[in-house]
Amino acid sequence: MKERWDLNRRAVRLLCHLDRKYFLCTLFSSLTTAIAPYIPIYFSAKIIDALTAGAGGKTLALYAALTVGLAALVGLAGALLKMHADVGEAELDRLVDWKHAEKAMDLPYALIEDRKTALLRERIEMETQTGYNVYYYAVTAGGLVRYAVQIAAAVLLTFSLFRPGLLSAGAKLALLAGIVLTAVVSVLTGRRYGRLRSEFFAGCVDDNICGEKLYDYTSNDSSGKDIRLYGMRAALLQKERDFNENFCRRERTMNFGVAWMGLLSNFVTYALQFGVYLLLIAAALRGGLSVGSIARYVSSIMLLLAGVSGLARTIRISVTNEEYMKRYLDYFDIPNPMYQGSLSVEKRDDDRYEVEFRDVSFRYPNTEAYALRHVSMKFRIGEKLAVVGRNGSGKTTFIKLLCRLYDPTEGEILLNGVDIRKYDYAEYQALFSVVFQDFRLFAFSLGQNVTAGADVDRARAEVCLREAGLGERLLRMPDGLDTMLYRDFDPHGVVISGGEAQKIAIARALYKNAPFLVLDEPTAALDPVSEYEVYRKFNAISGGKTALYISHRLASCRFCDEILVFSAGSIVQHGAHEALLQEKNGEYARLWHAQAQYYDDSLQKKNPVK
Ligand SMILES: Nc1ncnc2c1ncn2[C@@H]1O[C@H](COP(=O)(O)OP(=O)(O)OP(=O)(O)O)[C@@H](O)[C@H]1O
Repeated sequence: MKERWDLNRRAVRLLCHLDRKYFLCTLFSSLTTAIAPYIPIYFSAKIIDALTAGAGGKTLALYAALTVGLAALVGLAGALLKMHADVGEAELDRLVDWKHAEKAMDLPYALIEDRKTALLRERIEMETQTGYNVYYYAVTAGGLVRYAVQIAAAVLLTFSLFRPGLLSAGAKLALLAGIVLTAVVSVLTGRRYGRLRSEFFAGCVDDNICGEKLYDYTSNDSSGKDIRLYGMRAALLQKERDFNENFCRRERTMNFGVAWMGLLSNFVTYALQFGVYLLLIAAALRGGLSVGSIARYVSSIMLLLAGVSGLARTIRISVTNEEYMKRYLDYFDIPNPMYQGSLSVEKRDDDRYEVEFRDVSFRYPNTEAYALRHVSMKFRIGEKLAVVGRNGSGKTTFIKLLCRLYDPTEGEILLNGVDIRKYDYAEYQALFSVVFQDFRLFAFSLGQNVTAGADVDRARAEVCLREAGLGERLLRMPDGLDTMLYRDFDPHGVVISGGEAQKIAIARALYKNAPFLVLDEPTAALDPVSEYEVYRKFNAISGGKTALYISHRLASCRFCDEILVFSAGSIVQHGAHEALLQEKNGEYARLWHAQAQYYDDSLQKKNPVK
């Protein structure tokens, strides 16, 4: 109970923190909705009774004016409040989306690909789209006020019916039983409804993620090429059909259940209405009721029943929303252990940092196989290091651990003799400029892509672009650094080639000007001249920085001081190019000769490629 109290208190506090005005507008708008129907009920009865009593035109006109005037006043206030509440709700929606985006970027990187986290996030998003949200607390509060007022007003208008002599004791009991029955049916149908929805979301969330991925495949331009050229249309449509079938089957089950619930509560409502009519007709036949009061009692009893049902339903839905809110807060409470360190990274003018991997092993989350095994090495500071090895040997994983996208499963990584987990995360990551193989540019301006932010130091951005080999292309950009890349946000954006994108990514790394420069296959998409230029300028580009360079083009490793050779997750050799070549049976010599023969005609003739 305490847990539920704490949860709800926190959610309401969160809502008030997000938008207090919305909360109040929703509350008072519900109040006007509750009051509005009683104005005509009350005054219509007065008018009918005045008419039957032969009252004068003045009295009747006064009643009519009061009916219309009060209804208009309450209606106008309600409309204004509702308008503010609707605007507030739309703004809250945006704010919640914004919070989701912020949270997604604050999650530990390892959790981005974690299935459990993805399912939790997807479920929250699905439920949010169907109406559950933090602002449901305001709707609930509004609902409680509305139905409480509705019930109170209906009780006031109905109370006189319980005067002695109007209804028999049995009739009074039957009326009370009807009210209790309405509440019970509403609670039961509401609970069933909540369970049906919960089962639906739990069963569909997985398919929904797959469906979204599939939609992305079918509509994005890079997969579009493969789909067309490899005739993958049928296979993708089949998958889409499978996901849709499951989704529709579950939706059908839920909707059938909901329809049955609706039918049951309608049946009970109509049966009760019929009972109310019978009771009142009996009372009227006994002669104790005026014509006006019959109309008033019928309407107010109906509103009383609707109020009881609405109150029970609101309480029930608020319980389902509470379950949603628990998931929501659980997601937003996921801690980021990466942020635990608080040590400041020593600022060194000479950029002389020392990194050591000490018996590091690593498994990706939720996998059995080790991607790295007992890796121990020290950087020779300020030097150029090449990392080579066959596909899947652990090179990129090594870099990801180095810049702390993941923490080692075993062993430790030290910066200047201190475990990197002890450092402030942002400060530690500021030490690295990395261009990953699967780097990503964004549909922002060229300048923003280079500076990775809103503030663009234009002169420095241009220097970095020229150093990365994009100088000539920059001159042809229609708006220079302000040219928008891609067409996602701007129909006039410039679509750049893969090699040009890689150069911009290199320029971004140079602009960051961090002490460690890490390039993972930096020239894979470059033409031979650009590739040559990157190698030629590599020393100048990296300056006094510690540079790590992953490449499958072994000729490019020659200019590095030290080469690390990875095989099956371990460093099997390290040393300078010439020394490594001397180890005839070593992995490096094997990789080198396998590649060299494609460039050497004499080797090709001796050992033709089959
Ligand atoms: N996100 C991940 N989740 C699970 N396993 C992964 C993940 N990324 C890589 N692996 C696995 O870790 C191993 C090492 O991958 P890594 O990307 O480090 O290799 P690599 O040497 O950089 O390969 P390549 O030369 O092809 O780029 C591979 O077996 C790969 O399947």
